Amino acid sequence: MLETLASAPVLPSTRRTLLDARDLHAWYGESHILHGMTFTIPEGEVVTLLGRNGAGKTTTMRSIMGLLRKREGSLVYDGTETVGLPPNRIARLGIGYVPEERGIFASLNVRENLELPPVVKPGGLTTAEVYELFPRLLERKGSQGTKLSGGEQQMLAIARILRTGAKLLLLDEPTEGLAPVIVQQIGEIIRTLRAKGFTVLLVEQNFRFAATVADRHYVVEHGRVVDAILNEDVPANTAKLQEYLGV
Ligand SMILES: Nc1ncnc2c1ncn2[C@@H]1O[C@H](COP(=O)(O)OP(=O)(O)OP(=O)(O)O)[C@@H](O)[C@H]1O
Repeated sequence: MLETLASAPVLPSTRRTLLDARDLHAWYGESHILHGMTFTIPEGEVVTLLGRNGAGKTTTMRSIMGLLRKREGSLVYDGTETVGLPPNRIARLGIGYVPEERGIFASLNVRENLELPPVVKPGGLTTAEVYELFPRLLERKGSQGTKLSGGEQQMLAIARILRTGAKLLLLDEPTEGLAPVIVQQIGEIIRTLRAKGFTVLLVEQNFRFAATVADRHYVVEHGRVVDAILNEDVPANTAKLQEYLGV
C-alpha cells in the first residue's frame, strides 16, 4: 500500500471539473516524488500550485502531460482517465504545456517557432488571432529566437500552445527572472486567456503575483497538496502562505 493523505483539502466550486487529480503518485526512476497529489481544476479557472523549490510542482505538470513513465492514481481530464496514456494522446485531448525553460528554438524566428507545433484539436487560435493577443510578437515576427528578451520568449512560448487547440494550459513559472513591468504584462495575458475561456494551471513561487491572476491556490509540500485557498481568502492567509513558501 502506498502512503496517502487521508483527507485532501477541498474547496467549493460551481463550475464543472476539467481536471481531477486523485491520489497521484509519480516516480523519476526509483525516486518516489509525488505522494498522493489530490486536487481539482474547475473549467475556466486559473489555478496555482504554490510551494517551495523541490516540492513537486513541476513534476505534477510533467505527470499531467504523461512525461513521467511511472505514475499511479488517477488523472481524469474532461472525462478521460489519462494515467496510462502516452504524452501525444494526452496533448491531443487538449492540454498544452509551457515548461520553465520555455523551449524556444534559437535558430528559428518568431513566426517559425509559432507555427512549429501541430494543431492537435480544432478550436485553436489562428496566427492572426495570436498576433492580436500578442502585438509584440507581430513586431518581432522575423526575429530569431536568440534575439528575443526573456519576456518575449515567455510570450512566444505561451502563444505557441494557443494555436494547438489546447484548452488547459500548464504554465511553469512564467514570470521567473522577468522584470516587474513584464511580469505585469504576463499577468494581463493570463487574465485575458481566462476571459477567453481557457483554463490555466500555473506554477508559482510568488503568491503576490499569483493572487493577481488566480481563482484558487493549492499549496504543495513533499509531493502532496497540504492546503487549498480561494483567492479571496489570500489576504487573511498571508502569514500562513509566507510560512509555507519560506519567504
Ligand atoms: N529528472 C529528475 N530525476 C530525479 N529527480 C528529479 C528530477 N527532476 C526533479 N527531481 C526531484 O523531484 C523533486 C521535485 O522536483 P520538482 O521540480 O517537481 O519541484 P518543484 O516544486 O517544481 O520545484 P522547482 O521550483 O525547484 O522546480 C525534487 O526533489 C527534485 O530533486
